[in-house]
Amino acid sequence: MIRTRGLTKRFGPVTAVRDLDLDVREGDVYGFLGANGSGKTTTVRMVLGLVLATSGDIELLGEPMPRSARQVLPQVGALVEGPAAYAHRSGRANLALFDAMDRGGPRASRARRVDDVLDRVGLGAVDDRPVAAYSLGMRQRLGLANALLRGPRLLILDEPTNGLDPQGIKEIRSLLLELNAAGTTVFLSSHLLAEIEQMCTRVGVLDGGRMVLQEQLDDLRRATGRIVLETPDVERATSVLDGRIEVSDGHRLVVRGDDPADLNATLVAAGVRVTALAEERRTLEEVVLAATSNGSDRFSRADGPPSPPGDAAAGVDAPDAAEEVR
Ligand SMILES: Nc1ncnc2c1ncn2[C@@H]1O[C@H](COP(=O)(O)OP(=O)(O)OP(=O)(O)O)[C@@H](O)[C@H]1O
Repeated sequence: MIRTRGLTKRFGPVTAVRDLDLDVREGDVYGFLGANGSGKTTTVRMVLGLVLATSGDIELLGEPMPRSARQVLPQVGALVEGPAAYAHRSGRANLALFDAMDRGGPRASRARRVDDVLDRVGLGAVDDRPVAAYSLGMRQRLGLANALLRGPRLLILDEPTNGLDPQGIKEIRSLLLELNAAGTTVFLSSHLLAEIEQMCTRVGVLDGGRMVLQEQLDDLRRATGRIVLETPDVERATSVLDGRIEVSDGHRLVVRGDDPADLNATLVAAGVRVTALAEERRTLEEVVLAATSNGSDRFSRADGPPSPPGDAAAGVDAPDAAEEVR
């Protein structure tokens, strides 16, 4: 649905995106993850033909961009930073205008289309106050409603949950998953690891304009071939599992093996009490930190100040870095 090859964008001395090979497949909920300033918005803008690439190729729905923009963009719903709207008009009036401008469908069914997308994004009960009086979260929802007007095959959303409260984030997440289940491919950028981890099937990680990782989320989180076990009988367990223990930390042991049931049976047969036992899996946080820790970009705590732009290396502040990549 989106494919780029060697995509590069330079703004004077700044290389915002370098040699990017993006591969978003039909049916994906693709999470494009990166710190502030890592090049997400620039990539989205190039894909949508809003800014010209310095070099490289872009295919959107199988067609070259920006050459095929007129043909392809009607099948794509997009929400890019700071969705535009006429501030003195209501959300409903804005959507009716956008629908008319984009030839969203027959005029007779316009009001129904607009009401339908307002309902979908949770703005169904909104009154006729002007958009100027909307909260940031309401504007974000309105932008999403606009992206949904044409019933797109592909949704491209730059930080779609920006400005939303936790309940709003949950609602938008369910809406996107619902749309995806009904056949819409979803591409969203975010700097929130948890957001990507909770809803995406595939993830691409951008670090200083480069893609450092692009994989199915399930593959990233596959079992490591080790089992984590907790037991009060550490000595006895150690003698039973002679040579298989890789880490021993108090009552917690990490054991080589990929069959927890078999390990449990062995231990129980030897009279070892087991309080917890599970396959070890890496979290997205661990994978992302490993992929970017030697890179040039910044990770910081969720509640810390944003790091300055530029190529300065910054410390990795695990485990809080799990929450947010700035
Ligand atoms: N129009 C522009 N002129 C000059 N530099 C730009 C321009 N747009 C982006 N940049 C630079 O390109 C780099 C990537 O910016 P971009 O906005 O794409 O990152 P981002 O990952 O979307 O960040 P954020 O999460 O803050 O939106 C940054 O260093 C930014 O300062």
